[in-house]
Amino acid sequence: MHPKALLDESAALVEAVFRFDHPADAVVARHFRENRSLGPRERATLSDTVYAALRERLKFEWLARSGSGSKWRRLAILGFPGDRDFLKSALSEPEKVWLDACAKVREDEWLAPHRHNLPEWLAEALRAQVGEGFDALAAALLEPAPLDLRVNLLKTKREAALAALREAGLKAEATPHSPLGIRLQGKPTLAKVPAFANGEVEVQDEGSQLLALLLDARRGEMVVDFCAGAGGKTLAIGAAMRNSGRLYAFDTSAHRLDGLKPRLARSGLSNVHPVAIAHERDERIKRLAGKIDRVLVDAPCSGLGTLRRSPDLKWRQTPQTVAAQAALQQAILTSAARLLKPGGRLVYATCSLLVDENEAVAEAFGQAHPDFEPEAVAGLLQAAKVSGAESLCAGEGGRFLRLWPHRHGTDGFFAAVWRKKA
Ligand SMILES: C[S@@+](CC[C@H](N)C(=O)[O-])C[C@H]1O[C@@H](n2cnc3c(N)ncnc32)[C@H](O)[C@@H]1O
Repeated sequence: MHPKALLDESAALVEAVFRFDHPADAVVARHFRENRSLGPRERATLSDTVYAALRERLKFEWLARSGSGSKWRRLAILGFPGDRDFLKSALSEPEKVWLDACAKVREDEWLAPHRHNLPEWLAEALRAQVGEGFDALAAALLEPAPLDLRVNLLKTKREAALAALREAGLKAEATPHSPLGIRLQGKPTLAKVPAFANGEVEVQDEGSQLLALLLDARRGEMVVDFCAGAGGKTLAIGAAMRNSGRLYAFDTSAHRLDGLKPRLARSGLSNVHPVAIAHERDERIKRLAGKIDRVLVDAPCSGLGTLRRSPDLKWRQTPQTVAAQAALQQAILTSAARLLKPGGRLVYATCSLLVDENEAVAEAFGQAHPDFEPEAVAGLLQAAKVSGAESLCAGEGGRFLRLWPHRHGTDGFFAAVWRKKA
């Protein structure tokens, strides 16, 4: 595609995404579906431009106060990746002059919001938690996430999977904490890589792998993944159960559960039972009350721990949406807890960084449920052979899992664990 046409299309896509009425990945995917002739390089340019504009919105908007053309075009120019000569061949003379002037703005001229690119309410909430670590956290949230894989122990071992991936020409290393994790360099397309196509490895962030390890589901047990979505954690739990017992994958979104099907087929699992529920108090859940060994509540949340992948969330969430999520999290956790049999394990997890969705929900649940005994996450991770377990935890005695992108290189995750008293 001619550079001018590609820049025009990038500007139109930036405008569509900045309406914030749908998730950015859905808007971009729809654009690609409606424009099937776009090649892989053009798709990469369009999506890199949009994601750069979302990540560095405050800085780009500040720069875009000067210049000419529509605001969306200016944001697209600032976010356009790759070769500057290619970009410049799409620009007018005044635009070239403006772009050069933008490149000359010195670091010390930026105000704090232009560096951290977070809405003020969120910056404040994070500063209150990490103090001096705030700049490092903000910088980490602006980086793209690495591509992590989980080894499917039903089919292979980590060393063999590493060898198979390297054989396929990929740069692969073991992840530092999860005993099942592999980190790839770059963003290779996996569809044709044999180890992926035949289910030996599955895409899953290292932090997300740790949540499944915390549940520690065993052979022959009855287990519920209460908010299973497209089953990232379901697959890990099913493999830990060695494809035995019964694993219910609940979710209120039948559409998301549909995404689990092709992954299940690759994984070789046959112990998973996806169930679309109407809400957390669904009749079908009541029938299982008191019968389940382990329940994972990977609750719907603001997703603010995943800003490396979904930077639009920082502009789509507000203190009001967070408060609504926290109320729903409490309701789901309370309902899910009814499933457990005496001695059973309950894991509550989010991919949020905010206390309101994490410690506050866990503490309120604990106070209202004296029949649930808190279990320290640090000891459970050690038992699951997770390296550096204590460094991944917070709270007294390593009570909570607290993963941070700037400290652990994972998405932001939280988890709390309880044992239902006998
Ligand atoms: C964080 S996502 C789950 C991600 C998934 N566990 C994974 O590893 O890929 C939260 C999920 O909760 C689901 N959800 C929302 N409200 C729910 C409810 N009341 N009961 C059960 N699931 C719910 C959403 O549809 C969403 O798929």
